[in-house]
Amino acid sequence: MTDKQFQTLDDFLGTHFIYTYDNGWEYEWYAKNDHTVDYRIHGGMVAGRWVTDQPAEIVMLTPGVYKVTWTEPTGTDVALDSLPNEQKMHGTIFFPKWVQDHPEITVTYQNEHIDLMEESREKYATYPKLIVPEFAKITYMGDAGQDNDAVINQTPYAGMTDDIRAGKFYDEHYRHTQA
Ligand SMILES: C=Cc1ccc(O)cc1
Repeated sequence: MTDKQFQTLDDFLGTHFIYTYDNGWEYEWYAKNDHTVDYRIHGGMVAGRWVTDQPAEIVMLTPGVYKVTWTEPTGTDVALDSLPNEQKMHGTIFFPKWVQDHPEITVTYQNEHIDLMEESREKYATYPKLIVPEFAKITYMGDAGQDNDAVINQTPYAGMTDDIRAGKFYDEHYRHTQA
């Protein structure tokens, strides 16, 4: 886990995080560059879902405090506030009703199923939305560098976040040490 102090937007970009929300949901998230995020979901309602190259708004509110927001092809909206110097975050997820009713449709590598997400958001109900506002504790931070496609490039498996935290997953260039 990096022990760097976050001061600038550049300090945040290229950082790879694992965190657990207070409701027990475990997420892995990567600030790929100043307008793009990747993530993998390891626990919670849509565990097993993963996404790369999601466009996002990423800003620094004050030194070391970051806000990230985006809207997804599913119709889900997300707002993340990160305080990495305190290993702390707050996330709010705004799920359309259909994701709550049919989470299994979204549990996949979304990039290969964008059409299905767009069809489903038309076919099923949007309202009432499920709002999930939670604090989270950051359990891992790594300096992956920006635009690194090797950070999040495979389906999550049980124990993956333990392997990452134990230093077994990436080599010194932040590439996989295993196939
Ligand atoms: C729905 C995606 C999502 C990604 C990261 C996170 O912390 C919360 C939601």
